[in-house]
Amino acid sequence: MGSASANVREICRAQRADGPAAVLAIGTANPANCVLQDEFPDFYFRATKSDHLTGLKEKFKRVCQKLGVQKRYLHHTEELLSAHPEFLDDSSPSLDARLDIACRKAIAEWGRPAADITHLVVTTNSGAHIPGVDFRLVPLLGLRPTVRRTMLYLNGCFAGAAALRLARDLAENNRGARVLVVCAEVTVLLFNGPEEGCFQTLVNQGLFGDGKGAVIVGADPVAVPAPAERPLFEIVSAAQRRRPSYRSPRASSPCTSPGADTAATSPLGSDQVDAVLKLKPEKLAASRRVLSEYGNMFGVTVIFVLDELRRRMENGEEEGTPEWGVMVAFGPGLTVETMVLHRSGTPAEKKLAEA
Ligand SMILES: CC(C)(COP(=O)(O)OP(=O)(O)OC[C@H]1O[C@@H](n2cnc3c(N)ncnc32)[C@H](O)[C@@H]1OP(=O)(O)O)[C@@H](O)C(=O)NCCC(=O)NCCSC(=O)CC(=O)O
Repeated sequence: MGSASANVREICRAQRADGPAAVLAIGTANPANCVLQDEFPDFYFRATKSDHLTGLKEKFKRVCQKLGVQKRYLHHTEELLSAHPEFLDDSSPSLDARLDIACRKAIAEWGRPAADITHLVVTTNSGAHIPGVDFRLVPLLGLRPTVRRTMLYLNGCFAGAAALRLARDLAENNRGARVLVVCAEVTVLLFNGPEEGCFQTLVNQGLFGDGKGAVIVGADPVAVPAPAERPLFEIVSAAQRRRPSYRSPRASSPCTSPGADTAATSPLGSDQVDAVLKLKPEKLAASRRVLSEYGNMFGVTVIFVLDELRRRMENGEEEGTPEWGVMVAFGPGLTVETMVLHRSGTPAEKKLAEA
């Protein structure tokens, strides 16, 4: 009996990876329709036939200026909204997200066939379907029919961090696993007209943007067959905490952030993290840039921030990409996801590899 249980332990141990899970590739995508924040109030009040609410429109303009966003990408154009007035109706059915571009970019960067993906984790807040987006992605991307799928719906702004946490657990507990994490947001579901007394609607309309992000996570990167896998960020630890006593004074602030010591993508979140930790400006620079260029894309945002950090690393902007970082994502509940990341390929590691 003793030796049988020892065997089981050995079998289980052999199924686990040796090293930490790491982000091996990143892909991002946005719709073509770019909206400048300065022009958005006119579009929004015109498209929702609310131009008569002049006071509210002026207030919205002031709020838009304070959200830290300069532009965003939105699936819904004025033409689309006039052709489909049902989008302004809360009860209309949800839209399917177009995800393939971001996934294909991540898979191309990874350099291996899509059929080598063993697990698929998909998150979205843009509606729920049975079977889900994960099911449709399998033939769309050429994944194996045996790929093990997990769908995370309606996790709000912490969805991306939760998906990465899950991917890390999958990668470290299944030797050779390669997990494709896909986050997709299409915010047209949130699109509704302004109302006096409903401040949250103004924040939602001024803050959120559409985007898709994909990441491949795996442990024990391999060099053969070529191309060699290239870990970008090792996932050193991951945690989730529920804060039932928390009540946001104004709006719940999704903060997302990776790579640089700490970061956040909502203005309120960034500022609060800054105020408490008294960070140097470069620590939140990648997060603030993503917020400014794309708005808050719910769970997708963390993937864009990782991509921005990677871009800074590749451009030799060492200041904005320290060796260790913390990703923080706030979402409904209040729920806080945190992840400690280690940047791979630091100058010291490169020297060691070359020696
Ligand atoms: C809304 C803000 C930009 C306001 O900025 P400031 O506080 O610096 O500016 P301010 O005080 O001058 O406010 C600007 C105008 O908004 C009004 N205002 C502010 N808060 C208000 C409230 N709660 N109710 C009604 N009005 C309010 C002010 O009176 C002022 O109006 P006037 O100009 O007329 O005097 C900020 O609070 C902010 O960034 N909030 C974060 C929002 C956010 O990130 N939410 C995350 C949602 S994501 C999420 O929730 C998803 C998830 O969890 O999964």
